[in-house]
Amino acid sequence: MFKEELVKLSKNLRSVIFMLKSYEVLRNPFLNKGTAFTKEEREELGLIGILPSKVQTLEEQTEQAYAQFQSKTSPLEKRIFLMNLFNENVTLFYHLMDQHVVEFMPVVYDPVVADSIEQYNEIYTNPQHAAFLSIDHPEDIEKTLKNATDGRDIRLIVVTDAEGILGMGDWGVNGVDIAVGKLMVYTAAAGINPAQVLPVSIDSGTNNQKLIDDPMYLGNRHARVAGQPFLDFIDKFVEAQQKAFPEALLHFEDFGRANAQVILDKYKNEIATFNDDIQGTGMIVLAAAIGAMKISKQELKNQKFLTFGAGTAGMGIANQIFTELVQEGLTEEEARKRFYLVDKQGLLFSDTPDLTPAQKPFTRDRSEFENAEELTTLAAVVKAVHPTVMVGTSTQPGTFTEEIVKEMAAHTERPLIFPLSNPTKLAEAKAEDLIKWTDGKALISTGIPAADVEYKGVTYHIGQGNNALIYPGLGFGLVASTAKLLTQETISAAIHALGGLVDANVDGAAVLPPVSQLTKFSQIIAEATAESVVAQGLNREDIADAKKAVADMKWTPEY
Ligand SMILES: NC(=O)c1ccc[n+]([C@@H]2O[C@H](COP(=O)([O-])OP(=O)(O)OC[C@H]3O[C@@H](n4cnc5c(N)ncnc54)[C@H](O)[C@@H]3O)[C@@H](O)[C@H]2O)c1
Ligand SMILES: O=C(O)C[C@H](O)C(=O)O
Ligand SMILES: [Mn+2]
Repeated sequence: MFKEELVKLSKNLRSVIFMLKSYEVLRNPFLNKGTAFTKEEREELGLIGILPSKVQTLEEQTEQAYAQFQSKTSPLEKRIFLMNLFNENVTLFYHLMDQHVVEFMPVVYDPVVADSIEQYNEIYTNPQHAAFLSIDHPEDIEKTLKNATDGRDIRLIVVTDAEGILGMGDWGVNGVDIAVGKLMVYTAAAGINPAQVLPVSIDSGTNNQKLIDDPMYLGNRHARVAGQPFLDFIDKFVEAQQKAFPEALLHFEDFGRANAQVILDKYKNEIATFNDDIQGTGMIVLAAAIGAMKISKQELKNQKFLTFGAGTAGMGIANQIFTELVQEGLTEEEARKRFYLVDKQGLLFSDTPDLTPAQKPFTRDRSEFENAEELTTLAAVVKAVHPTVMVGTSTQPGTFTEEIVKEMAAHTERPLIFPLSNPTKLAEAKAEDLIKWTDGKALISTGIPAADVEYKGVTYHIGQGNNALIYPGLGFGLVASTAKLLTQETISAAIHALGGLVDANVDGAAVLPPVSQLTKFSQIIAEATAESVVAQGLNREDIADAKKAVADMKWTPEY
């Protein structure tokens, strides 16, 4: 009797294990091929009879998925469809995205990711392999990183505490979607293996009362932990991350203004890391300005830069351009005098209250202006300064008004006007208005994708001044070259690989290459980055050929 029971039990156990194994494959999006599993694979994996009989090709699956995508009516429904596809079959997701990168970027990433973050609790789906770290449980950090990666060899992490999501402020645990979206762009643009990346949410609470009051909110329901206790937690996270994934690049995203630069300054000379809002944005805007100079045949060092919204991104941009001006031969004193920072207080002077550490080196002296006390609005400052470059990172929609833009354009032949605030609803201006108000003279770059503008018989192409046009190539180049650190030299190499990739002689030329070329120019950036790392001897592993290292690392979405 006992023997029979034992035989029956072991048979049941074997069939349970066998079934688990087969369902495990179907449920593992990194392994799943769905209806593309061949007859032999189905035999070997125990999938006979648990898939419809037809064996599809990846192309057939892709066509089918695209038709389903197109059948979704709202951008958010399209995004939910794509996220579910990602959770089911990663190869199919990226094969599809590769074929429609221009159409999919705004859905997977900015601006639709903003809607997804705002409605995260209502539409919560499987978290795309994200790791959720809670400031209330530092003892769980190591366990969380292990659980979320299940032994995968992680080479790239995007981490956010969601205190400064785009221009929308504090979104607590919902902000994990920005890390998910950024990583999807990394793979689509540069080809980082999706099995080698990890999105991380640091849930340190939220000051967003809407979320605290929402019974469906999924994060820590208390005020955001700030100051040293928060920074101590970041230290614990970085220590655990370095121990678990010593070869991983750490990309910080959408941290609050008070912490972003502090964290970057602490770690930039210790580990392979960068802050996308500070450095990534500084890089893409300088690349856009270089492209603009090529079109207008002007020199960067002769420009006057006005930053509207001198925060994380605004100061990242100012510092990157400042470094370039010094490299072009200006003294630091001469270079600093090219900048005018406008923030909530108006034009920032050395005695303006509540200056951030980053703003202080770029403040002006009241003695430079007869009407200094009147310079409390953007309009007044534009009138007094006559900037030739105006960058918007203010989160304040529509603030580049017709009056302000026309005043600027009256004093410079080809004004550079970059309304960079995201998402769409926060942009300082629309491209079509800027073209109209400057009679086609403005050289424009917008944070969100902008359609071509037809004006007086010319088609104006608008370069997207979004860090997604440079961080994938930069990050992939750092990972492929096993970089120990990111230096200014490498940052400059990446910028100059992208800057100037414009067709200056075409009427209406864009200041940056189009997103349709994203994979192509991301590879150029990655190669320049990797070559710079190796030239500085900052590679952990021996690399004989940097370009080959990039090519060998590139993942392609094929079964
Ligand atoms: N295009 C890109 O690649 C890119 C990259 C990073 C950030 N951004 C966008 O830039 C914006 C700012 O992002 P951040 O991370 O720098 O945020 P931040 O909070 O660090 O900076 C915003 C700054 O704008 C200032 N500001 C707010 N209201 C203002 C007003 N009425 N007048 C003048 N200044 C005002 C704030 O005081 C702050 O200094 C966001 O919309 C973000 O999406 C775009
Ligand atoms: O996320 C983006 O679209 C760009 C940038 O990182 C931002 O915070 O706006
Ligand atoms: Mn950001």
